[in-house]
Amino acid sequence: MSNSVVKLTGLTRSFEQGGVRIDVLRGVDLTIEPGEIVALLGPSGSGKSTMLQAVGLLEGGFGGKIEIAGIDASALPSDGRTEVRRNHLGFVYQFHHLLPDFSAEENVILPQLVLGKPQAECETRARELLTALGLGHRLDHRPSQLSGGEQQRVAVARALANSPQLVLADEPTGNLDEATADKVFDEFLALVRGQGSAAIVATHNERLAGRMDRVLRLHDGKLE
Ligand SMILES: Nc1ncnc2c1ncn2[C@@H]1O[C@H](COP(=O)(O)OP(=O)(O)OP(=O)(O)O)[C@@H](O)[C@H]1O
Repeated sequence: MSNSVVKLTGLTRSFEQGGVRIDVLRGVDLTIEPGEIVALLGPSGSGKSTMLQAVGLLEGGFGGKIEIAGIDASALPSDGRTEVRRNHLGFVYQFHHLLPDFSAEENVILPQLVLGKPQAECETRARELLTALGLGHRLDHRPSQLSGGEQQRVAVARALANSPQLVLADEPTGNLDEATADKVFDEFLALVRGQGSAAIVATHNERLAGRMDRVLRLHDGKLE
């Protein structure tokens, strides 16, 4: 058994649209080691989000093999995939997807409660992460009472709350102005590195990509 965090073998995905078949992923092979932070670049429509959905076990319809933390997830039924996702993965999207009726702190507590951690421990972890992201004074604010950069920081804290082995980020700062994006991205990288998680970050931004350990490029359905 390998101890890599991600191992993709011959990953394929096609879509039918109006009777026309598009082969988006045409045999992607990839291995990511623990703690490795990888940028995923490629033009619009090249399949970056599709690839993250595969690794995130969010959708079916993929060909090939998807191993996460040594587990052959492509062979698991839906509840087994959910368990792998909860135990090993954290997600950050371009738009924060925070729960609007919950405070910043509660949004970071919830994914920990799902894993059955004691409430007090969840609160301590949420405060520690939010404070590290400069939001110690915003714990009780709801998403609508936060700026775009603050919302995205809460989304980062939520993704890291359970110290996942792998963080999947799809344009995590794509919705922010350049200066804020740079700051939030630096904080994100520092936290991910600090806790030793691996990450795959899909982005159009070559400058951000240059700060990661390795750069992957999707082209014609394969990784260059
Ligand atoms: N559910 C779907 N049904 C049909 N086609 C789809 C579906 N999802 C994605 N596609 C197609 O697959 C291709 C890859 O989409 P994907 O969102 O993965 O690209 P991307 O590289 O993330 O693009 P962007 O940088 O613009 O976000 C696109 O041509 C898209 O139209």
